Amino acid sequence: MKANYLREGLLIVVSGPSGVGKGTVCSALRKKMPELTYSISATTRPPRESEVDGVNYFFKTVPEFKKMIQNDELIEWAQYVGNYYGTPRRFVEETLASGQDILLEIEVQGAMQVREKFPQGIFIFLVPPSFEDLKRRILNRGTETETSLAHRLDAATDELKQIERYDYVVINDEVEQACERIRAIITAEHCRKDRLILSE
Ligand SMILES: Nc1nc2c(ncn2[C@@H]2O[C@H](COP(=O)(O)OP(=O)(O)O)[C@@H](O)[C@H]2O)c(=O)[nH]1
Ligand SMILES: Nc1ncnc2c1ncn2[C@@H]1O[C@H](COP(=O)(O)OP(=O)(O)O)[C@@H](O)[C@H]1O
Repeated sequence: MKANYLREGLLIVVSGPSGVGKGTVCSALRKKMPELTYSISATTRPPRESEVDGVNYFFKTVPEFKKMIQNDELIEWAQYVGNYYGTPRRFVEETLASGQDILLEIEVQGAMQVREKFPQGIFIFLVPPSFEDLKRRILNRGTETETSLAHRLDAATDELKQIERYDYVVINDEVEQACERIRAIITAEHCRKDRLILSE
């Protein structure tokens, strides 16, 4: 068990309320750390104007998504503001087995399901500097209707209560700094792994 764990890549989960900046921070992180593999989720949400199938998400119909659940093709899945979201299993398992690190950017219910299946994962909770900042960010992004904004803010109130279930909290005040903090966490976790290997 231990030997397998040491050979595997790190599973890194970045979670947090909608609009906190997960997408922004993770895409900045991917530029800084091109060695990090990114898990592309499946969703039944319709694509936004700039989104591309297979790049941002795998866009699915509800029956297609339900089939993926039935076939056990998802590590976790959740319903969020009326749509399904889930992490395809095979890509994550293959990436980890090849010794590469993988980053999952997912909401809180899904993150907790991953925690049960991958207790060795690193769970990072991204928080806004304040609730007002969160609201402003979602509004500025301009992608939500008034109802969807209200649902996202309601969900955020519950999600922010889950902080203690994570290994790390990163405040997203400035994108660059949040990114550096996550990079520091990943570096530290690699050093922890090296310690395990060398003390065997
Ligand atoms: N559980 C789960 N959540 C996901 C997955 N992919 C994305 N999400 C989350 O679903 C929520 C809604 O995503 P999206 O509709 O793209 O909106 P946005 O994150 O507010 O831009 C966000 O909190 C995402 O992090 C996934 O595979 N599983
Ligand atoms: N540190 C930050 N400071 C100010 N605005 C930010 C910051 N991080 C993200 N944003 C903005 O907040 C909005 C929501 O970010 P996004 O990455 O879409 O969030 P999420 O993926 O968590 O829903 C976007 O308009 C983004 O440009």
